[in-house]
Amino acid sequence: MRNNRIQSEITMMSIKDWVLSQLVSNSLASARPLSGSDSFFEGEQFSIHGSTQTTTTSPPPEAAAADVSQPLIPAQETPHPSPLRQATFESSNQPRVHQNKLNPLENIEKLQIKFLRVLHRLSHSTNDLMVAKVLYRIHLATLIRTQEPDLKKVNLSSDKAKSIALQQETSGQPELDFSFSILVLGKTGVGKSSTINSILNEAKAQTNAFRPSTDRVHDISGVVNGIKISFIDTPGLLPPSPNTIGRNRKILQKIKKRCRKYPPDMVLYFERLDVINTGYSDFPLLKLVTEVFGSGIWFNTMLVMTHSSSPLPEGSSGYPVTYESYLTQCTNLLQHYIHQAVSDSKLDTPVLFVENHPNCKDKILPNGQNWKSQFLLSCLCTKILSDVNKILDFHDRMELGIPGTPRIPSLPHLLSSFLKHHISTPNGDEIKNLNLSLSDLEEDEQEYDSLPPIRILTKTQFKKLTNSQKNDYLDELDYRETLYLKKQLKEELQKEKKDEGDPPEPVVLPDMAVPPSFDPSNPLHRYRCLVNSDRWLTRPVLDPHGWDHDVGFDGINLEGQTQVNENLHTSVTGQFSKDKREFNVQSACCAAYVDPCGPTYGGEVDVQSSGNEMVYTVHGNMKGNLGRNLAECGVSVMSFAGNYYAGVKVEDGFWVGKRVKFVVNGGRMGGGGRVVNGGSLEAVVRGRDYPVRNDKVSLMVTVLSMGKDVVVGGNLEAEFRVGRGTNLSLNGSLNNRNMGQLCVKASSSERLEIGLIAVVSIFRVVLRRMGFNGSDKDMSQSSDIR
Ligand SMILES: Nc1nc2c(ncn2[C@@H]2O[C@H](COP(=O)(O)OP(=O)(O)OP(=O)(O)O)[C@@H](O)[C@H]2O)c(=O)[nH]1
Ligand SMILES: [Mg+2]
Repeated sequence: MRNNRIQSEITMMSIKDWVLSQLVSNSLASARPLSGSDSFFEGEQFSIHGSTQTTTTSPPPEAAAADVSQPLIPAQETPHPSPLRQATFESSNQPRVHQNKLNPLENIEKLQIKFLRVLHRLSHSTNDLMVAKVLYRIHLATLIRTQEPDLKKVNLSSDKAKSIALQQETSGQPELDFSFSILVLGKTGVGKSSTINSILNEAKAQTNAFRPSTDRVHDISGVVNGIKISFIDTPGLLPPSPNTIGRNRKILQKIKKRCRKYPPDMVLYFERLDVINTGYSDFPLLKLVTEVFGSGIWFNTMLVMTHSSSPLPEGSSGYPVTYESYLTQCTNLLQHYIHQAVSDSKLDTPVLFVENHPNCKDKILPNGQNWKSQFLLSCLCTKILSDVNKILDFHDRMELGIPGTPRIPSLPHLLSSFLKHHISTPNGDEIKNLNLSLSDLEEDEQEYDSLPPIRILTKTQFKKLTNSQKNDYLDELDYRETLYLKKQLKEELQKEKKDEGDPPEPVVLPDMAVPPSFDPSNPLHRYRCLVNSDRWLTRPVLDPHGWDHDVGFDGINLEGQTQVNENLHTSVTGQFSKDKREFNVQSACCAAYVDPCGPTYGGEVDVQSSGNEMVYTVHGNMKGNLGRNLAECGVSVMSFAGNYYAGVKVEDGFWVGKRVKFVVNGGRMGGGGRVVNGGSLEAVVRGRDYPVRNDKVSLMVTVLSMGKDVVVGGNLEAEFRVGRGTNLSLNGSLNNRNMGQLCVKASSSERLEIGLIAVVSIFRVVLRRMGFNGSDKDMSQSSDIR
């Protein structure tokens, strides 16, 4: 499907967010809509915003962990596989961030300082990958919510926070006020209570090697490195069987009741690493937990594997397996069953490995990892991220998948994609776009034909040449290559003209990806797809992450086109996919009528699914030549969730000479009581040898205004050959909010120096990232060495 189409994730953003999202693709707020959208505790109907929060009576002292009944919306899966979950509970003995009237930036700065102080206490460096991710997300989240004048402050705040945290830790003032609460869940005897004792460094919870020991849901808290940790210890679930299901459900209902009153910050689901691999039979338990709490629980859960330094079992081949591969194997197995329980294969549950045996010295696992330190770090990061979300009031975004939340499309997005959207017309368009005519290429062809023959040197002959001779020789080859490519292009264009109307030759499509279940012993047995003169092309679509692997393919792709008559051309493209939960469709039907002595008219109907809603869009375009100008105008009407959004645009493109092209356009889009206006001016200068050599410089200025917000942005793109075999491409953008991006790409098959420059600049960027002083003016830098 075309890029410029409004994809199903119709972004629900304001103009400021839209501007940011142009720069930051991996944002906290861009988490995917939740598929496990059931509420953790169904039936809870509280407002999620601080202003309307309900405070319950003070908790009993032992339940200091939580005091606010908070709706438990499922947190998002983070874009990275890491334990950086956005927990959805609110802890009581934390200062209530919503009620704090401080500006969100000050709040976030305080939280960042707290985070850095706790890290310091746990002796974790800020260079740790998980920590860096949390800091990065704090930074991104802050940028997204920052008011313009505060932007500079945000960039400075990271270093400032580090020095304040260090100073506070040295002086011990003010006292650190940080705590979190954890719910433990799992079968009896897996080591829930033992883990609580290990973390709190004290035998506070009862354990038993022979009988179920915890018989009620109760709170156990303690202080570790000045952090108050409250656990909700729970009776273990019994091995699943028809006889135990009732009792297990009762235990879970009790836990649910307790959590309703005092919601924990995160959940830990326990398993034993030493027995998990011997045929996993606890899937019914995972299903039951999901049934009682809703699938949302898994978005807040970390898996804990106890007995992590027990002797490893033999691998299936009879040979011992390595520790790391055993961990991976068990993690994957459990993750697989959780996916099945939630019916979402994208969920990535973080895993913690634990060893509670008293002989486990210094809490070190066989792989050298200090499990307790890792455990505390993961909980810390989870808690901090959830607090950041609360301060920045991101709940509305996190709730996208929850039915009932009204979704409003982003008008700036709609307008900018509408301005870029063109209805394609058959034949000739490409040549017109290139502004090339066969006669232009004629000259070059003659020049090529009149060249004297050249003798191609062997490697040894070439080595014997002097440096300047070598250069001359390579320059000559390069010159001839360019002329040859132009000649080829001309031949292709001529062929295209001649073949117009002839049926296309059959082509074999590249091999398709096949489902993992399709594993023929004979490699010659493959799915093949042949395109012949048929007008319709249908191909199955494989979703490698799809969970329905017994079928494998869960979608179908359809393309078709018809030349109704000389002037009328229609085409249909679409992709449909379906699994047990959802049906997705993205399709476009286009028709273009070329009036032989006038303009070209185009119409398009797009149908797309977006979550449970459908998006219908109708486009109408008209374009025609006015002298040297190619003018176009268009209208668009979109219907989404009962609202209509309509837009109009005009565009004009014209050439100055053969190499300079200007395109100017403007449009307006309105709907849902909002209106956005925008336009752009683009100038493109092409190199002499375009398109066989890709040299070009383009400069574009865009303006978008919605209400009082006006964003003016500039974008410069340049691509040119610096010499033989060396290409440089520059891409920079900057807007009136002082946000921008610079991307430099150099590719060379010859020059080692360029490789060195790239290595040095990558090294500098890495160093700077490690120090975490990312500047929004230089958010990406890349180099590509061939
Ligand atoms: N070797 C080893 N033994 C462990 C580990 N974790 C727990 N145990 C032992 O396993 C037994 C059961 O542990 P508990 O902590 O009582 O298990 P539980 O999950 O709380 O059990 P219930 O309270 O019945 O739900 C105890 O004898 C622990 O010493 C571990 O990581 N390694
Ligand atoms: Mg116990």
